[in-house]
Amino acid sequence: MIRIGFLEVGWLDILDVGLVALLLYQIYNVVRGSVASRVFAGYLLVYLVYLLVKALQLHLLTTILGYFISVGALALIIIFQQEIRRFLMLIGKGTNVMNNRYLRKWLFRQPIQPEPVMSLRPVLEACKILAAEFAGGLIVLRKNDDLEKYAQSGEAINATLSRPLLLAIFNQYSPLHDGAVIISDEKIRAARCILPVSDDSDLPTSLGFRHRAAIGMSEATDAAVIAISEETGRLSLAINGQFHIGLGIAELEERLAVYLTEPTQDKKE
Ligand SMILES: Nc1ncnc2c1ncn2[C@@H]1O[C@H](COP(=O)(O)OP(=O)(O)OP(=O)(O)O)[C@@H](O)[C@H]1O
Repeated sequence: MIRIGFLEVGWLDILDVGLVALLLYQIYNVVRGSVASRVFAGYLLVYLVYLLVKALQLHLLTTILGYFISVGALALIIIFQQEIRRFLMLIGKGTNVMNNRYLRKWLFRQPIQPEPVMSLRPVLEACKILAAEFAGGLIVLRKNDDLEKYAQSGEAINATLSRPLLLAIFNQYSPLHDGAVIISDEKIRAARCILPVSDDSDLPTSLGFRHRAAIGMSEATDAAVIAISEETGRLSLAINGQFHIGLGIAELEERLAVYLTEPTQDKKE
């Protein structure tokens, strides 16, 4: 127990204040830069005024602000839908036990299998050709998270992964070239898939929907997503919400090989 003037501060109080500070910091990180951050600041200000008038025992104003705050809490949930979803997804992703193979082994008594190393050769060769031809493409490489929901938004393929098949899919005359291809366990699971688009307002406005979809998918799952720009022929890679633009084939290969074989980690905001 520590005494500061008339205040008695216990270890639990310090823990409590620390946790609230951490929570506020995480909320700030999620809403930073968005219009919602201004709404949040406004709401916080009204709440502080409410606490002040309550302490000063201004009953009428306290009652009015009290109503405003309780209705405002509901309004905040509606206004912050996207941010709350992102925040919960962040927590859900970080605590997904199924992503941890050591925990899986301990829980289900399974022997630790070496992480499957997908042969990246067909993907890299196809990317190289698509980039050189300014053909455009969006390729999702599954790591641990289940991508079934996204695969079902497109056409099921379930064929062995190969460079000619990838090139055929992304050929501009192919009916499957729009949308994303999902690759899992050396198989092309589906093509023409619709991916979630990132609503991160910090992204450069020059990035179109293909690139935003790559980032959005990497925010929602632990998949690695390659975007090949039709406009510039640039290769980009999205991993855990981080976007690497304009990679060469060697760097793309290295980043993919490292990421797909390392154990899943929490996403960095
Ligand atoms: N949410 C999405 N899911 C899957 N594919 C998408 C999605 N949004 C866009 N695409 C694909 O990206 C293509 C190009 O979209 P857009 O021109 O907006 O992207 P871009 O980022 O500017 O890419 P590019 O540099 O290739 O033009 C679309 O025709 C579509 O095939």
